[in-house]
Amino acid sequence: MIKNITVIGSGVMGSSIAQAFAVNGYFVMLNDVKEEFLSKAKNRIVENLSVLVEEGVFQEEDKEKALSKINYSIDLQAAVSEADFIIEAIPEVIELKWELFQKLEQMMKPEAIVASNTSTLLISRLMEKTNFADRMVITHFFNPAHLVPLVEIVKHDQTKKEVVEKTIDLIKGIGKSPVLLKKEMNGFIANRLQTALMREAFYLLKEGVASARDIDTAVTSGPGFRWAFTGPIEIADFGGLDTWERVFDNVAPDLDESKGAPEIIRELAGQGKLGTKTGEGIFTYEEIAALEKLNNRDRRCIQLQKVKSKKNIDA
Ligand SMILES: NC(=O)c1ccc[n+]([C@@H]2O[C@H](COP(=O)([O-])OP(=O)(O)OC[C@H]3O[C@@H](n4cnc5c(N)ncnc54)[C@H](O)[C@@H]3O)[C@@H](O)[C@H]2O)c1
Repeated sequence: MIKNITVIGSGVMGSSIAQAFAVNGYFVMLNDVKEEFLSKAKNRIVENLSVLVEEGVFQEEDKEKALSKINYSIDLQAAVSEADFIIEAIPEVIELKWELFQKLEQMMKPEAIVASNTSTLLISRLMEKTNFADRMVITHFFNPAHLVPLVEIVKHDQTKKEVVEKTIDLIKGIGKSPVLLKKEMNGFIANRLQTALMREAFYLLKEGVASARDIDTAVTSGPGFRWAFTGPIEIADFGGLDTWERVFDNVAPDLDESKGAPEIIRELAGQGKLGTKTGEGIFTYEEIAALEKLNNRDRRCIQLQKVKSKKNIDA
């Protein structure tokens, strides 16, 4: 039975994943390499929970209860020794992940399940330097992980069936929507779809077809408005397959086919303009406005979640 969760890496994803488990009653150990990163994570979790209280999802006492479930440690051995399920959310650098897995192999309980939150690395590659592929999975949460329901699950050829089943049950148990990939695929499902759309969005921006704001509105007020309830495959059925046959034949030959990051992203990233975290990216953000924007994004996700669960539309 899975009771103790350890999350390694307390950044954007790790802190949010830790919170998602804690609000569902799990004991969580959050680990990072420096105390200051852990206190930053704690502040982020308090802020996230406060928004949930403001939105009426939780009472103040639920917030305190969730906070009391999370322990913080920079001692990896202490953080993983009792863990039933370990999720790593350290940076997307294969050498760092390999080094961590080699340490875990020596430190964790023999029956502990290990999950990676990698967004782009193949599980076969992750397991090249260690011998616990039989109890390894990828659980790819989406940002903000405490709010977005999707968790993509990828198994290794050697992952035991019961490990996959336990992982799916665990993820469902914290109110998430797991999707199991039938085979390894770079970018999994959701990031492939998202990247395909973003490639085209940045192409339209480069071509001067519309402003950045208008391109975003064309998504949030158009297809994105219904995507929370109807996926692209069913949308083809709804629109009529004869219509979509023509749309594909007419539009697909003109779509962007570039194989790397859009120039503007590379250029701005090279200048240290990374978006909300530095105050400037494609758009500019005042410090307060960036925090407020993040909280607003969370509030809207909470409201959408309320609509989705009330109507049981996905059932
Ligand atoms: N940010 C996203 O939107 C997103 C979404 C889905 C998946 N992911 C994936 O999740 C993982 C984490 O991404 P993030 O955005 O949270 O990164 P982040 O940079 O915000 O956080 C990473 C944290 O890991 C810590 N860390 C580094 N090495 C460590 C070690 N050896 N032991 C313990 N802690 C260590 C860092 O100090 C940092 O606090 C990556 O694999 C990323 O690809 C990110």
